[in-house]
Amino acid sequence: MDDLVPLFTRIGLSEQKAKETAKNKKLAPTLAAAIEAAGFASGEVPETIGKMLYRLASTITPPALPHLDHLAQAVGDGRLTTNEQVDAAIKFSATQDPTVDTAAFERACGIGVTVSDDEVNQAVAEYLQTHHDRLVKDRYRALGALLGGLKKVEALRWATPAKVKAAFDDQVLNILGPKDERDEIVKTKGGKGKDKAPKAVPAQAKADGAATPAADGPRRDPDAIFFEGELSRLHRPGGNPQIDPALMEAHLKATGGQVVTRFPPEPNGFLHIGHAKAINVNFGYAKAHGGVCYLRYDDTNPEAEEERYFTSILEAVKWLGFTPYTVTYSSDNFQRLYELAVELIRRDKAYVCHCTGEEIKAHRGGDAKGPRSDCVHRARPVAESLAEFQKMKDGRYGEGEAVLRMKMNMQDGNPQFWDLVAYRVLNTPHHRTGSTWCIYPTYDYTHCLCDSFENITHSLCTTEFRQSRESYYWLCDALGVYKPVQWEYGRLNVTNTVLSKRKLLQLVNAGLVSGWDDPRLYTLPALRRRGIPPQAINNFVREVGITTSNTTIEVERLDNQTRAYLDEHAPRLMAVVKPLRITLTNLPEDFSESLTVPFKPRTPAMGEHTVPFTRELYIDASDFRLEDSPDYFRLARGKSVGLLHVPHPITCEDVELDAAGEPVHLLCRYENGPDVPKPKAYVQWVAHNPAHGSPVPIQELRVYDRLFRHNNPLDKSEVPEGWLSDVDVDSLHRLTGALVEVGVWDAVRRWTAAMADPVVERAHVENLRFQFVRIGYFAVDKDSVLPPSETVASGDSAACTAAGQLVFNRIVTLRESNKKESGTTQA
Ligand SMILES: Nc1ncnc2c1ncn2[C@@H]1O[C@H](COP(=O)(O)OP(=O)(O)OP(=O)(O)O)[C@@H](O)[C@H]1O
Ligand SMILES: NC(=O)CC[C@H](N)C(=O)O
Repeated sequence: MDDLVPLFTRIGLSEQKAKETAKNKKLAPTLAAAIEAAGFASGEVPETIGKMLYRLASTITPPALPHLDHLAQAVGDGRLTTNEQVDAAIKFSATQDPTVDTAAFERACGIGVTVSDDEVNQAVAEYLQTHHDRLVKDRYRALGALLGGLKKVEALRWATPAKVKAAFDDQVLNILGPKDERDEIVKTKGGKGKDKAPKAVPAQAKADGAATPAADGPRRDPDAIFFEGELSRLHRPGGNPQIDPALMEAHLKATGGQVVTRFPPEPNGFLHIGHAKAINVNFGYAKAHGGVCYLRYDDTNPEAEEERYFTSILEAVKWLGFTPYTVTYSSDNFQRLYELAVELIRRDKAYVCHCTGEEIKAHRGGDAKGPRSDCVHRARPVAESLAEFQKMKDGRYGEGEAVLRMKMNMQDGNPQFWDLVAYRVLNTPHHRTGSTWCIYPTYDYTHCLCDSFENITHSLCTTEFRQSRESYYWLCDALGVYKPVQWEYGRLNVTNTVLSKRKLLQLVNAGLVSGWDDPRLYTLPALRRRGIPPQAINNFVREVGITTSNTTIEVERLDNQTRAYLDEHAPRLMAVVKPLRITLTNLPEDFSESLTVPFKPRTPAMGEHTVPFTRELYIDASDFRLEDSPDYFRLARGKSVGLLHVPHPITCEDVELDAAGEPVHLLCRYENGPDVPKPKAYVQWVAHNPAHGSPVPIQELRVYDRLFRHNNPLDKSEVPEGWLSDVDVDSLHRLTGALVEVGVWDAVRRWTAAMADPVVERAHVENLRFQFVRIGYFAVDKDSVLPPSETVASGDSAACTAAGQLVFNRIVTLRESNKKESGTTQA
């Protein structure tokens, strides 16, 4: 039968499958006969015909065999085109005499029946309506069974299966939205995927999808997270169903098929580390897909908005390294939103309601309050609502006397989907529109419409908006405008802090922190001021991953990302926190040697600087002990230690004490003779010789512990006295008297030279970050005074020291320390 293989490959079977089929004693002759009867003994066979002939030959039953030729002809001339039709034809023929009643045959197989797209959509909609409860309850897990059931729908019997499937998928997406964590497949012990609700992710648990930390293992593509998990299953532009296909056409024309997202903060406070996630999600998803992201100020609440928040938000977004496609304001759309509200009333989908807030709540029903109930205003005539809305706009109602409500739903149990308020009266001037309006649109009314105006493809927000999906989609459809898809991800929190604006304000007002940018806080301005590099924040957010679980991540993970970044990028300098003077007695008074030291070992690109080595110098007091012990390898009377970058060690010969018995001056010998053993330890130091570059005094070294003592200050079981009681009032240590090597000015010079406008860029001193060797990572605080640009550029270190005043923030310790230990151990 091998000679049949070429015939079988011609109908589209693979070589392998054709060989297997040729060996099948029953199937091979039937298929060969069918191909011949269909008129394809030679020549090309169209793909669908090939498939149907195979279906026919492989499923035909003995009673229908006498009709094989006739059936094959019906396939060959394109009358039988689907599996459903071939199956029906076989079934019908099995009951017939050799002579066939053609009309009856065609009726039985749906030949000549066409089902339009509208009919398909309609039938699928009716089917899903009947199974709505099951679909909503079991969500994507129900799809297999529902799709199976769809086959039995008579109206769809002769429809093209691909069209039915497409309509089904679209409508399901419309009802359920994209998959989320409720649809996750949880692996069971046996390793087999099983559908079940996901377990809550415990606080501090490593979130799913966490990337390899930057510090260990090969680095992953930081954008990989946008193509994994649920994000990988989000629709492509054009794939989100609309009530009218023309809306999608217009949308695609406007966007060119690009992904469009938006980051929509309310300008009522400073952004925090959680927003860094939102920024990464929105800007990052768009960028990874070659799309664009808007920064949209969601400014519909004039009471809470202030200019400084607008400015700070844009700065923070840019600081994190993202560029908004355009900066927009919800308020840009106030007129358009108003006109659409009038249209909504005209469509009898909104009404003016005069109930009090209490009454509205009572009508909402729920739990103990009983079922929802309509208020008297719901049924008022359209004309009356139009007139009343006009009165609202004209300022003829006071606050609370009238609201516009959307006729959404008074049956459902979804607390975010009922007759939501669209407009309220507010006699507050708006930051941008002044007193033009005395009615303002609500979030529920504004957000989806602004998304629609901006042609957003993916409206990405946090999970507390999950239940708002229905109202979001309802409003777009009710007004017949383009409808984006909303998808939610989990909020990000970190341990040992609070993020809510209200709580931060309490801390500021109580004087427990110096302001919104106090470096102990986790607002973006605070993190920036502290010197945390934006790259470390982005790496942290991406390492944690983007899932739908709300996560509280150990703040140590941010510290680790900060260290990993600074280890690579921060120039290294020597500094001493508590200077202890040393005289190298065997060197001449005016001894000075210039040592050339790289800013980072084995990294020539970071440059080098000059370190003067002189007879007088300082080490850190913590590197000397009056009482020696065999396991102590730094300096003590009679002991030697190495000075970093200096060729030979020093040995302590004598110690001068102050009145309190504390060492104030060490007399040491520079061991530059032959055969001196290598020291067991090296310490940092700074030279002290006015003629050759004095060390630079640090006005203040600010060392921070965690502001909150407990991981979860808001958790009453951890902090029964309440979160405010958890504040460590002793978490800021201001150290004075520290010294840094004069090379700090070389670093400042390199930094300012790299700035487009050094004077302006002084504002960004937090970018001046250093590793103080053996102490920690430090950034210049904005309270510093930098010398004038010309002085810095002149290279005159003494003049710089005279003109500047340096204040440093400790960004992070060098290593992860035991949490219980005081964070000051390394500085
Ligand atoms: N902790 C968080 N983690 C992730 N995303 C967040 C977090 N907080 C806010 N967002 C998201 O950032 C976007 C803009 O936030 P907006 O300032 O309007 O939120 P918010 O909920 O008022 O924030 P908060 O009250 O915490 O300051 C929204 O999409 C919001 O969902
Ligand atoms: N959908 C959203 O992203 C919500 C943004 C809105 N500004 C809020 O947090 O209230």
